[in-house]
Amino acid sequence: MSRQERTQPPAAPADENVVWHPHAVTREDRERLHNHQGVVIWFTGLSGSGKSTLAGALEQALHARGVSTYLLDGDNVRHGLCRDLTFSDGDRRENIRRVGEVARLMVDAGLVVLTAFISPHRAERQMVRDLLAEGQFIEVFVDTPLAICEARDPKGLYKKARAGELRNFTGIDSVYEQPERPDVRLDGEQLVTNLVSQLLDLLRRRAIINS
Ligand SMILES: Nc1ncnc2c1ncn2[C@@H]1O[C@H](COP(=O)(O)OS(=O)(=O)O)[C@@H](OP(=O)(O)O)[C@H]1O
Ligand SMILES: Nc1ncnc2c1ncn2[C@@H]1O[C@H](COP(=O)(O)OP(=O)(O)O)[C@@H](O)[C@H]1O
Repeated sequence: MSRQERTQPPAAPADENVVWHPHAVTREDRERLHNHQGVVIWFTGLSGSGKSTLAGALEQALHARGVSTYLLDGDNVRHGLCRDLTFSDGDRRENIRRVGEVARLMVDAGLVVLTAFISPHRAERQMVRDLLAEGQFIEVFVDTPLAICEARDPKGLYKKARAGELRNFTGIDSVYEQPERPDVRLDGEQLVTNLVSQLLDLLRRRAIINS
């Protein structure tokens, strides 16, 4: 999908009487103001893999370089926009659909959007990729073995899941489908500073931020 096409409606509304309004100020105009492109950096991985830590550290590094960012974090979004959703497969899908639409709007606003969601299913990650233009969705797989995530267990959730007190927990009794061709695979046991450097290099190579 080209960037031009993305200025068209993303999808048909449920009601045929709803009409799309094109507006004079475009995403390209807003990107010029920000002095960088809008893009989504989509972190996926098990609970405890390091998604929030890495997304937060990268956001700090980008912010310090004058980049306009916004971080959407799974735990936080589930306190508001998605507070009605559980961890059933259907609700996880709806969670990612809503977040994908919000991220798309933020890219349209010209922001560098960082997201930290387990997003365990390939299909729903692909769904978000399909919402965006070519190159606007960067999938970052935080590849940390389950045993390490479980040893970290900062919220005690793995312990609860193993004790049978928490159902549908990702990696225990709910699936995590590893990305087959992520844009980046990070070794989640490396130092956070090294991992952030790898991501900044990628953003420079893709001309999303200036060298
Ligand atoms: N059953 C179950 N499975 C997985 N995770 C659980 C569950 N219950 C609560 N939590 C907490 O919710 C955080 C994951 O929310 P997400 O919105 O990222 O999940 S998903 O993408 O819809 O699968 C996740 O946060 P992270 O540890 O930061 O990934 C957990 O703290
Ligand atoms: N690269 C890393 N090396 C060592 N510990 C890490 C690393 N990244 C995150 N952590 C630690 O692992 C735990 C889980 O990290 P977090 O970012 O909350 O993961 P997630 O958002 O994927 O659940 C935290 O205690 C965090 O400090």
